[in-house]
Amino acid sequence: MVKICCIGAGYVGGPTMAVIALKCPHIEVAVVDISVPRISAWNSDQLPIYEPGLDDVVKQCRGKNLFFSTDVEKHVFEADIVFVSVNTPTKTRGLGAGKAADLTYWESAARMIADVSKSDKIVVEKSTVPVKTAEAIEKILTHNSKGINYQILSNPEFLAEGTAIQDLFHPDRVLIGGRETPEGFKAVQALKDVYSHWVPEDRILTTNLWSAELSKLAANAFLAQRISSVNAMSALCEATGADVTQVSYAVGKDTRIGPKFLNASVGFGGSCFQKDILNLVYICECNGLPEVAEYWKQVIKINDYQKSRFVNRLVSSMFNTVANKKVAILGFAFKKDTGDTRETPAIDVCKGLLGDKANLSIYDPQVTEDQIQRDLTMNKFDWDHPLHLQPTSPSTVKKLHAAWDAYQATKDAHAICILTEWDEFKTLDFQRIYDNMQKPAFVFDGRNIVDVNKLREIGFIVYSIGKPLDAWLKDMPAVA
Ligand SMILES: NC(=O)c1ccc[n+]([C@@H]2O[C@H](COP(=O)([O-])OP(=O)(O)OC[C@H]3O[C@@H](n4cnc5c(N)ncnc54)[C@H](O)[C@@H]3O)[C@@H](O)[C@H]2O)c1
Ligand SMILES: O=c1ccn([C@@H]2O[C@H](COP(=O)(O)OP(=O)(O)O[C@H]3O[C@H](CO)[C@@H](O)[C@H](O)[C@H]3O)[C@@H](O)[C@H]2O)c(=O)[nH]1
Repeated sequence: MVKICCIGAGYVGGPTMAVIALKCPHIEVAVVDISVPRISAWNSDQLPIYEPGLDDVVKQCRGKNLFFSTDVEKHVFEADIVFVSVNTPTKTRGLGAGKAADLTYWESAARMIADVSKSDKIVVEKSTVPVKTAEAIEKILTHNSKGINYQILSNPEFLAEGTAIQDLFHPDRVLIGGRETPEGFKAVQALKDVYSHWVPEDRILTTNLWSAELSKLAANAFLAQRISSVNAMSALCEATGADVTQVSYAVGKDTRIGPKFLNASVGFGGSCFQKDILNLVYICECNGLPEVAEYWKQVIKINDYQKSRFVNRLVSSMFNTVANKKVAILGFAFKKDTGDTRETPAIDVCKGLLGDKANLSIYDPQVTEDQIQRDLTMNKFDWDHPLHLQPTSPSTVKKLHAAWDAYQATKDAHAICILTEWDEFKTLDFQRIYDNMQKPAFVFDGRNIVDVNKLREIGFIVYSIGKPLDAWLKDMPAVA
């Protein structure tokens, strides 16, 4: 029986391995992690991450051919194929701080593989890593190889959170990069054999190592660039009276451009886009390509601009102060159908409002108050380290509380900010909400999910990203 071990039981390691176990009942899959609470949660009824359909997949295989364990060394020792899906945070200190990927966890995983292995192994990069990481990993492994043959493959993951299981069941493509040697081709074929149990042959792409590594960074940069492009347009729409939804629909009808990923928003979040673009920028700089680095940096600059523009719009509309006003925040996760808050735009928006002394009442169906407190008190990039290594702040934010539903959050509030596009926010009883709010009552929709005309009829003053401005907002000073 082929044995697979995956180091890192996170958002990627957990779901990808669960799907491999489901689709390949003859393969034994062990997912290992240094975090004891994480592994305990994977072995319980309350999985550590919320992802539609995941429970079902895990329940079907756990204890049969899918195992979660903290015994990292034992499972690596036994495995034929070792996936590495550990954190690759942005460096906060030293060379490349604020941009380069911190490969500490990757390197320690590689050293551990070298220490415990007694048989040949295929080592698969699942984490997103800088181009040429495979070369460094290869050096670590072969330097201590004791006659063991290691083949390194790059197999970046393209799943998006909230749709991870569907993305894994029906991927647009699976990408496998390997050495162009007979041993390299053999290793690529071995991994192809795993995926071909459910992925059509023409969707499994094979490339050299460096193309696979770079394709992952490039794909995220292209995706994020689309959002920054439409968000840049949203600012121009507000200034001119155009409607960004109509503009993006018209633009997306061009089959060369396509309709997906053109929703204007308060900004993109998530653990990947910013980190991976910073990483790309750093690689460009290191390769003497400052113009290319500048080009991609702009994607992040526009994203930061969009978040601060939203806060400025809110504060300036409310007589230039939100001090001691209750502002209801609906949604804290970085997108719907996940409890993940990594780099969520809600962090910057809430920090901006707290900076102006607002009282925040936050409701998100999947995010706890404890998590919100951690996010609002943690230093930038600290979130991307294993849980038990994250520094905890001794302070808490006093001017916020978490509400149990949208109605409690909005009661007596002066304004509502919609920051995540949860479906339940689309069907709220806005008349009831309006009746229980301070007047004038404001709605700032950072996801364009409310029916602007209906809310204006109720009496709300409504701002919706990139939509023609409310007469009230037009009279307020311009914001930047
Ligand atoms: N989250 C996504 O949607 C997504 C999608 C594609 C790629 N990626 C990439 O995949 C990688 C993992 O991302 P994630 O979201 O799953 O991160 P995560 O933080 O959810 O999981 C990483 C896990 O690795 C564990 N770990 C770290 N060092 C370890 C070690 N030496 N031994 C054993 N376990 C160790 C941590 O405890 C943690 O549980 C990153 O490189 C990320 O950029 C993420
Ligand atoms: O039209 C859009 C689409 C997305 N977003 C925002 O962009 C962010 C990222 O969304 P999405 O890409 O759907 O989720 P992620 O889980 O971050 O997935 C991205 O990052 C992963 C990690 O690398 C990749 O594997 C995926 O392919 C890539 O889509 C979220 O804040 C979304 O709200 C928009 O504002 N407008």
